[in-house]
Amino acid sequence: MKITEIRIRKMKMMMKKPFTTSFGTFQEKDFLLLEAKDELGNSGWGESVAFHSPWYSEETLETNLHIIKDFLVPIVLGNEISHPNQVSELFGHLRKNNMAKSTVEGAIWDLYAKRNKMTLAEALGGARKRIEVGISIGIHENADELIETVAGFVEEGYKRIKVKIKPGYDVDVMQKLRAAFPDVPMMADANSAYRLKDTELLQKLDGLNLTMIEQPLASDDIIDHATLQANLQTPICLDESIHSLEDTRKAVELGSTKIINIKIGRVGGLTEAKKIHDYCAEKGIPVWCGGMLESGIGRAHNIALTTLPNFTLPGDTAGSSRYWEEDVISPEVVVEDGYITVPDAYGIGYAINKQAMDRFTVEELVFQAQPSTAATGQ
Ligand SMILES: O=C(O)CCC(=O)C1=CC=C[C@@H](O)[C@@H]1C(=O)O
Ligand SMILES: [Mg+2]
Repeated sequence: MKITEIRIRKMKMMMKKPFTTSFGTFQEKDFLLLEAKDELGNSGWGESVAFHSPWYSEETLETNLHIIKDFLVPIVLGNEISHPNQVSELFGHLRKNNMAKSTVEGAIWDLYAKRNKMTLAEALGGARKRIEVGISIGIHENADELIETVAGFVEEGYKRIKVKIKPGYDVDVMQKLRAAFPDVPMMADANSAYRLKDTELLQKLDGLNLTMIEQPLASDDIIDHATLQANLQTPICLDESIHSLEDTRKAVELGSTKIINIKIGRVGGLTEAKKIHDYCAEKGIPVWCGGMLESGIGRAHNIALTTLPNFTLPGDTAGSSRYWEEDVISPEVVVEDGYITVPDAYGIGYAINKQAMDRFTVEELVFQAQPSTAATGQ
């Protein structure tokens, strides 16, 4: 498959409601979408999950745009790629910048699947025809408001409730939430808001039968999480600390984690995500697919990945309507009684809603391969 054209769209979409975590609050989502075309006219789509500012990781929309257009596009544009697994090797000499790499690689995975007349799930080796999904809920003013929000999602049938916590909004809130919903699978995401000195406080969560505490300590830590896990009954799940299969191996061998949140962008793409999935399956470590408030393109990639067998815990891939008045795909992602039916159309399985896509596009950059000399006969 020859990549003949790459189009990068700077997107601006307004979320239905503000989203608050231990880092802060935002409602407008600025992000990149990337379209890769081949010589047969097929189009593959990828999404950059980097936020406008470096609060989740060091990558941002602007750093992604720079790395993609100045380093990654020149590597793939005009070149023959026989399988998407090659892309991470082609990018291997460039350090970090995983979300940028994942944006390009994801589009080429979608392109490959479409060209070979298979779904992205099939291309990845996934067999599930429907996936269980949970919901991630931002920090609320107080426990009562949180309970009201959770009640709505439990009613809709979401299979797991994920709640953000931070110092001052943790034990009391979680105790009240568990009292209101004694049987609902529940977890807390701390987004690195705690330190080892908070061990005693976090131990107070042990009695709440949480499925996990996600990323309690520093976003670049594996060592202290091992010390914390040894003093906590609740399983620790790592998110921000895990950027590769190697990070995963170290965390599992040190006992720093019992569950891994796999985010395609954070680990550099679908090829690495699959390697982490396979390693964790071997080690008996369950994984689930984290979310990054994606548009339908990123959501579609998450759905395909979640069809792999060791994704045994509900992930964060909620329906399009969770965040968006209108999504950039058609049909939109729909959750029915806590399940998403995996699309059976080729590639990511959803068509592009061009009218919405154009409306939310701020700017588009187009890169075309030079006609090969053979083609022009020079
Ligand atoms: O995409 C979703 O619905 C969930 C998003 C979500 O929970 C997160 C996205 C990015 C950073 C955090 O706030 C949190 C996470 O860490 O998983
Ligand atoms: Mg997280």
